[in-house]
Amino acid sequence: MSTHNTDPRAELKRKAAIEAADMVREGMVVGLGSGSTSAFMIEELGRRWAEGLRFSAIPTSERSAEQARSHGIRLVTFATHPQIDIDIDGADEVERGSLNLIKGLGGALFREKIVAAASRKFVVVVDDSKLVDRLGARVPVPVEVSTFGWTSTARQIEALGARITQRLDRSGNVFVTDGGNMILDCHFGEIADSAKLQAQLAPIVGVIETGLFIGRTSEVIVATAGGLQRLVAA
Ligand SMILES: O=C[C@H](O)[C@H](O)[C@H](O)COP(=O)(O)O
Repeated sequence: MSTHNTDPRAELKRKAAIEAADMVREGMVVGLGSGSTSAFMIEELGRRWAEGLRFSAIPTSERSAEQARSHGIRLVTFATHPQIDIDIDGADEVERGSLNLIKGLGGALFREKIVAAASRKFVVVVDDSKLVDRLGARVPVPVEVSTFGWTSTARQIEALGARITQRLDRSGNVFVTDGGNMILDCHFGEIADSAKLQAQLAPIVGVIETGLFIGRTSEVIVATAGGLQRLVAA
């Protein structure tokens, strides 16, 4: 099924995603991101797979795995492929200059960060609405936490200045990640020092991973109404 549509934002995401998919070469190990932009990228890689391009892929979510499988793309694991050549993923916010990110509004941040950390090149694909001067301007920081003792974990995050909402799914039930954990959406407002915040959140017992991706981005492909831009970290 084609995901082409007439939504102008979706069309921008699709263009950026296709540009990123073009970076995949024969024989590469590829990290497959999650979310609507990554879905366009996987669709494009599926098209290229059908044309004969052969690569191995590690998906960052069950949903991306399912989509890749539906195209026949070869999925592998870290056990046999510990080093990823290129990881292509979306983001919820990209900070101009630093290219630090907030990710995880779709709930896949933990696996996404593991895959990004194991990749030689981490390419982020967004439309220009995701670019911000300071992270936290528009979206909360998703933090994946253990369900056991989560209220205690939440209190410690609140002490860092966050207003917390527990992530729910579309049916109003507690959202459960692919890893069986839950997500706290932590509203900090504009974050002056995202590296410091990451360093404060990471050691809190019960925090599994945060959606702050600091110093990991190799390149961002941004789709604008005027065309594609490529940003590299300053
Ligand atoms: O958990 C979800 C991921 O971090 C997504 O990559 C992120 O939310 C961006 O999603 P989308 O491409 O749908 O805007």
